[in-house]
Amino acid sequence: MISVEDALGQVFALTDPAPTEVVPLVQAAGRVLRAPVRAGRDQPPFAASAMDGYVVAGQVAPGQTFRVTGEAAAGHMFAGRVGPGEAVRIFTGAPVPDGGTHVVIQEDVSRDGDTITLLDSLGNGPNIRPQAQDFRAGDQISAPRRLRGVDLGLIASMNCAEVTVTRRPDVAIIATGDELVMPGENPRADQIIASNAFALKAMAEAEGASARILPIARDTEASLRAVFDLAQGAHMIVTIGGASVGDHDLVGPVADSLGATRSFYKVALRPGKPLMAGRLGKALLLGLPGNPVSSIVCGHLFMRPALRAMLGLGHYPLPTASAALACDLPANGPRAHYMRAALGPEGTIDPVASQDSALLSLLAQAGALLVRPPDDGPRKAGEQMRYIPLDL
Ligand SMILES: Nc1nc2c(c(=O)[nH]1)N[C@H]1C(S)=C(S)[C@@H](COP(=O)(O)OP(=O)(O)OC[C@H]3O[C@@H](n4cnc5c(N)ncnc54)[C@H](O)[C@@H]3O)O[C@H]1N2
Ligand code: MOO
Repeated sequence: MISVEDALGQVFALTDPAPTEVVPLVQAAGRVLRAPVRAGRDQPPFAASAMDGYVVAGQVAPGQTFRVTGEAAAGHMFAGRVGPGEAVRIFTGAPVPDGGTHVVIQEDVSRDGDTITLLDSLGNGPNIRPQAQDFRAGDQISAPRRLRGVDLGLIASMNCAEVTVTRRPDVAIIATGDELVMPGENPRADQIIASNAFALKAMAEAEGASARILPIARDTEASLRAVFDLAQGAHMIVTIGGASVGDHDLVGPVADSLGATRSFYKVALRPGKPLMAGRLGKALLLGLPGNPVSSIVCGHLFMRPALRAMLGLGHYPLPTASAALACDLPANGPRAHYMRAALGPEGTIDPVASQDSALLSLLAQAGALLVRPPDDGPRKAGEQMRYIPLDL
C-alpha cells in the first residue's frame, strides 16, 4: 500500500491543465484565471475628492474666507481652475479642478451666499485621492488564481470586460452495484439508495468542474462496460464502489479490459483503503470505495486536488489548519486516519462518536477531517492537531 502523499503525487502525474476559454466577466465568478489581466487605465483616473465640501488652493487656516466660483460633482468635472482666494463646491468622487490642493469638508465651513469661512474645527487632511493611487494603467493581476467577487470588481475597474479562464473539466460519475436505486424510486427490501454520486457531483461542481451522473452500473461486466462507454470524452471518470476484493467487485477488472493503465490500487488510508487511480483513454480514472464516508473522504483528498490541478492551480493537497484536541486519543495504526470531527467554538476539535465509514449522518455533522498520520502516537486533550476544514 502506498502513502496518501505518494498516491496524490501519482494522481497529479495523471492530470494535465485543461484548455482555456474567454468568458465575459459576468460569467467568471469562481472560474480560474489563466492569463494575467492588465489595467487599461489609472484608478482613480484623476485626482478625486474623498469628501463632500469645498476645494481650495494653498494653505488653509481657521478664519480664512473664499469666494465660491463653481461646482464639481462625480461625473461632472469643473472645467476651470481654483485660484487664490477661490473655492469650488465639490462632492465625493468628483475630479479635483486644476490648482486645488485641499478639500475642506462642509462641516468645517460656514457659508454665506458665495462666501465661505473656515471654522475652528478645521481638519488638516487634504481629502484628495491622488490619480492612480489604487493602480496604474498597465498594472497586472497575475494568473493562475480563482476569481472571487473582489477580483471581479478589481478586473471590472481596470476596464476589462472578458477574462481567459480554464474550461470546466468534464467529470463523469459512475455508481456501481445491484443494490442501488436512485432517490425517489421504490427500493426492494434488499436495496439502498444511491447517494454518493450526488455528494461527489456537488463537490466537483463547487471546484469548477461540469459533472454528470451516469446511469447506475450493475454488477456485471456488460453493464459496467456499457456505462464506461457513456463516459467517453470526460477528463475525469469517478467510479463508486466495486473496488474491493469481493466476487462482485468488478470495476478494476473491467477497466483493465478496456485498456486502463493503473497507477496504484490501495492506499494506507482510513477510510478509503481500496482507492484506485489510473488512466482510461485520455481520462484520469479514480476508483473510489463504495462506503459513503470513504467515497466522500476520497473525493476531498484526491478528486478535489486533481480538479484544482486540471484547472491550472498547481499540485497541492487541500490546505489544513490546526485546533486543540478536545479529548485524549489512542495511538493511530499504520494507515493515515482522516477522522470525522466537529469544530468547537473556541478553536477545539472533537472526533465524532463513531468513525464507521458507512455513517453519512455523522460526516454531515462534522466540520472537519482530523488528520492522524500513520503510526501517530497517543494524543492528549489540548494538543494542537492538523485538520482539513470541510467547507464543501
Ligand atoms: N475482505 C475484505 N472486505 C472488504 C475490505 C477488505 O479489505 N477486505 N475493505 C473494506 C473497505 S475498507 C471498504 S471501503 C469497502 C469498499 O468496498 P467497495 O468499494 O467494493 O464498495 P461496495 O462493496 O460496492 O460498497 C460498500 C458499501 O457501500 C455501499 N454503496 C456503494 N455504492 C454506493 C452509493 N453510490 N451510494 C450509497 N452507498 C453505496 C454499498 O451498498 C455497501 O454497503 O470494502 C470493505 N470490504
Ligand atoms: O477504507 Mo474503508 O473506506 O475503511 O471503509
